[in-house]
Amino acid sequence: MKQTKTQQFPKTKLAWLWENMQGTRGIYIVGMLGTIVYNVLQLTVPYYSGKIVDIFLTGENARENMRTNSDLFYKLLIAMVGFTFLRTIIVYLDCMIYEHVSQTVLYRVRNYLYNKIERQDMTFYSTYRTGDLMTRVTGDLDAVRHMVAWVIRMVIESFSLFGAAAIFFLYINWKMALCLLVISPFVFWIIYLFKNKVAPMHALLREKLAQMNTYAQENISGNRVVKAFAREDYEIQKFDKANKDYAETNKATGMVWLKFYPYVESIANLMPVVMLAVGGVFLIRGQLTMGEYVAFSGLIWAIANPMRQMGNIMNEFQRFSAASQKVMEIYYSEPKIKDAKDAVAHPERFEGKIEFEDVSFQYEDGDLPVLHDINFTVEPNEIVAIMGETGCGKTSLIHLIPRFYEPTKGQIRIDGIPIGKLKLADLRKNIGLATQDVLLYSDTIEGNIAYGDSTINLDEVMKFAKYSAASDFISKMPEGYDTIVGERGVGLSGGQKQRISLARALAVKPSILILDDTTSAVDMETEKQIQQSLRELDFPCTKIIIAQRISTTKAADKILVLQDGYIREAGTHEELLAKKGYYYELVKLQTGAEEL
Ligand SMILES: Nc1ncnc2c1ncn2[C@@H]1O[C@H](COP(=O)(O)OP(=O)(O)OP(=O)(O)O)[C@@H](O)[C@H]1O
Repeated sequence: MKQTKTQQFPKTKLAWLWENMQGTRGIYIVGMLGTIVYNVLQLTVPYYSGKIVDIFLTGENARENMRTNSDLFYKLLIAMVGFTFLRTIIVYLDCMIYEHVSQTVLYRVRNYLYNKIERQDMTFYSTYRTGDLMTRVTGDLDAVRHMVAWVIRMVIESFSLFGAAAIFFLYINWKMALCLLVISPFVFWIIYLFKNKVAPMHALLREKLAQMNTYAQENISGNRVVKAFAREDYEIQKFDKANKDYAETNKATGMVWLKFYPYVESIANLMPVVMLAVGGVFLIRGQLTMGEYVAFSGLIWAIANPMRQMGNIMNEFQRFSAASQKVMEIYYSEPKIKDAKDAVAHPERFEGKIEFEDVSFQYEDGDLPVLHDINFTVEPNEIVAIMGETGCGKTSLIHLIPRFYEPTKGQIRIDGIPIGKLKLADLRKNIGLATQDVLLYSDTIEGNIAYGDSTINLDEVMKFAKYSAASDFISKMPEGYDTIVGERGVGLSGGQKQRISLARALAVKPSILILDDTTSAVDMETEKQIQQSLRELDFPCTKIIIAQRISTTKAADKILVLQDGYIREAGTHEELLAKKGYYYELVKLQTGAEEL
C-alpha cells in the first residue's frame, strides 16, 4: 500500500465537500437554517413556561390574573404546543434534506472516483492495492457522507443551541447568565487538546481498516492458491491479526475521549450546581424571579449538552478528515500517461508499421532499467516473434506499444507517428492484446469475446473463436456461447481461457495484434492451428508474438531475442540458426538434436 505523506490538495477538505454539493447547495443552506430555527424554537417552551409561572402561578396577582386573564393563559399554552409541533415538522423536513444532500454527494463522488480509477495508468494499479481502493470508495466515502448528513448538522445544532440559550440567558438576566457561561471556554480548550490527540489515531485507524480489507480481498481472489497450499489456517490467523489490530486501534481511539470525557462531563454537570447555588442566592435577593429561574433551569441543558456533544463531533470530524484525505488523493490524482495537449486524432485504421528507435525503459519503482537501446522495425502485416529467458523484458517491451508505460528514452512510432502524439483511445483501439494472465469477466463466452466491440454479432464471434481454435470446445459446452464463465474465467482450463482471450483480442479486428505467451497452455496441435489461422486472418494485421516455442517463432518474419533488456539477436529462423547463438542453442534444446 502506498504510504502517503499528507498530500496538499488544491482545495481544503470542506471547500472540496462544498464543491461536490453543487446542485444541492441551496437546499443544504435551507437545511442548515432549519437546524438553527428548530434549535431556537427550543427556547419557546422554557420561555412560555417562565411566563406562565410568573403571571399565573407565583406572581403577586397570580390568582387574580388567572381569573381575569385566563385567555392569555390558554394562548401561552397553545403557543407552547404550537411551537413544539412546528419544531417537529421542521426537524422532520430537515432530516430529509440532510439525507438527500448526503446521498447525492455520495453518489456523485463515488462515480467520480470510479471514473478516475478506471482512467488511471498501470503505475497507479501497481501502487494501490485493490483492498485499499475498495476502502476508499466504500468506508471512506461513507465517512464523507456522514459529515454531510450528521456532523455538520450537529455542529450547527450545538452552536445554535448554545448561542440561542446564551443570548436568551443574557436577555433575561445577564449576571446570572455570565455566572453560568464563564466556565464554557474551558470546554473548548479541552476539546482542542482532545483533537490533537485523536487526529493521528483516526489516520492510523483508517490504515488498519484498509489493511484488513486488503487481506480479505487478496485472500478471496487468491483462494485457489490458499487451498492448494492448505494455508487456510495461516490465512485465517493473518486475518485475525489484522482484525484484532483494527479492533484494538478502534478501542484505543475510543479511549482517547474517555481521558477527556470526565473533565467535560464535570464542567457540564457543574452547570445545574451553579444554577442552584447562584440562582438560589439571586432568588433570595430578589434579583431573579421564580419564572426566570424556571426558564434558566428549563434550558440549562441547552448549554450543557452542546459541551458534551463537542467530543463526539470532534471525533467524527477527525474521522472525516482521515477518510477525506484518502478520497481526495484519488479525486485529485491524474494519470501520468494521457493525451498530449497537441495529440492528433487518428480515426482511420493504422497500416501497422511499428518502429522502436533507441528505446530504453525503467519502471518508476524499479532499481534498474529493464530495456536498453531497443531498435527494430516491423512492417505492416509482418509477424514478429519475441523470445528470451524469463524476466528479460519481453512483456515490458510490448507494454510500451499501447503506452501502458512511457519509455525513459527513445521513441516508438506507428505508421511514422510517435505514439505519444496520438490520442490514447485511437492508439489502443487499433491494438488487440492478449495478456499473459488471462482475465475473463463473469459473463457469457459470447460477451467475453465481444468485450472490445459489443456490436459484433454471434456469427462474427464464432468466426473469431474459430481463428483461436476455441470453437470446438465452446460448442461442446451445454450452453455453447451462452455459457457463463465465472469470475476470472472460473470453470475453464488455462488453455481454454487463453483461446477465449485470443478470440477477444482478434474480435476488435486490430491493425496490431500483440500476444504475450498466449498459447503457452495449449497443446502443440492446437497451437499449430492457431498459427495457421493467424496467417489467414481476413483483415490486415501486424502481429507481435511473445513465445518460447520454436514451432511458433519458426514461421515469424522476424525473431527478436532479448537478453537482460538488450536485443541480442534479430533475424529470421534460418538467419538465427546460422548465427549459432542463443536461438541456435534453444532450438537444439527444444528439438533434442545434438547438431542442426
Ligand atoms: N510493474 C513493475 N514494476 C517494477 N518492475 C517490474 C514490473 N514489472 C516487471 N518488472 C521487472 O522488469 C523486468 C522484466 O519483466 P518482464 O515482465 O518484462 O519480463 P518477461 O521477459 O516478460 O518475463 P516472463 O517471460 O517471465 O514473462 C523483471 O526484472 C521484472 O522484475
